[in-house]
Amino acid sequence: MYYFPATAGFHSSTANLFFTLMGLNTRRGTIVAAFGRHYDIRLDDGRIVTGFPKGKKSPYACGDRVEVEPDADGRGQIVRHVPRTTLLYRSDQYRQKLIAANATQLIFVVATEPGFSDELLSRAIVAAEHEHMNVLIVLNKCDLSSGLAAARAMLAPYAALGYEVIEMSAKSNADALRPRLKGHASVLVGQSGMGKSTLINALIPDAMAATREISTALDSGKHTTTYGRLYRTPEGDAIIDCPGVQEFGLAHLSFGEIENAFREFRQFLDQCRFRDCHHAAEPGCAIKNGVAQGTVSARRIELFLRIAAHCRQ
Ligand SMILES: Nc1nc2c(ncn2[C@@H]2O[C@H](COP(=O)(O)OP(=O)(O)OP(=O)(O)O)[C@@H](O)[C@H]2O)c(=O)[nH]1
Ligand SMILES: [Zn+2]
Repeated sequence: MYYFPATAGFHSSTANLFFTLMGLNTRRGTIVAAFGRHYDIRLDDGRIVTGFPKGKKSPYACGDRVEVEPDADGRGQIVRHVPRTTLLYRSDQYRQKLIAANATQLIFVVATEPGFSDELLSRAIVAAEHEHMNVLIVLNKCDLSSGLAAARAMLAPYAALGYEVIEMSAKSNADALRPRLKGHASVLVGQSGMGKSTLINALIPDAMAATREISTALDSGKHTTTYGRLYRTPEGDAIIDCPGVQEFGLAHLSFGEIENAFREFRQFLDQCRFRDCHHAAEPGCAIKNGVAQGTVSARRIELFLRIAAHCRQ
């Protein structure tokens, strides 16, 4: 134990430097807001500090565990990255967009209106399956009955695959989701306008206050939804909200990884006539046979071929 007597004549900055050199200033925390070049980190003692990565890269996502050396002003350098258990991200051929780290569950939010893309849904599921994350689908705005039947029909193939679909109207009540958050670190993904912010506000009573706290720590005063944020439910479970997604590139996944992330394909993968079958026009394709027999959805193989067309080579 190192002890600095108050009379030692050290300036607090000198003491701080000493602590830093000894590694005693290092604190562990979780990234609760990712702003690109800097991050808000909730230290394990509850304080929020603004952390900066070393170098030019921005390699962290909401949910990441890091070690930081905070200074007296609540800022500090991130000095260590604790290994992640999962990383949900999207990518095109040029860059990656990190969505959430250490999440155990993807909650994909769609609504009865405006219309949603089932391709985006399948893409997000592929990314989550690849990370062995649980997947839940929320069908929001069920009070708007005009789009309900069409939305249910679009989700039917996913329900048939065992992905649970939870219907709700987040505007009036989001309690149906509450038990499903228990024991999970969840990440909410969806197109803009599906009601993710409404859902967060229903689940996290002080979400607005938490946002304000983060904004104050940042000194930005902004309350935008353009950044990822990690909240805690009253029960203590983590839930990460991220900006609405328009596209979900999977350029980081190989053909085989995408194949395996279509869970209904797995049972057929060693049954195609050709070992390197692309499930497109080849004869004797077990997955195409599955479509003919009604065990595989025609829409899902269509989406698969579209997604796999841009896979990692
Ligand atoms: N009728 C109805 N409207 C809802 C419901 N949930 C959200 N809305 C409305 O849908 C619109 C979009 O909701 P938001 O919560 O802002 O959606 P978001 O997904 O966070 O959108 P971004 O912030 O753009 O990412 C708002 O006008 C909400 O009031 C619901 O359960 N029923
Ligand atoms: Zn095949």
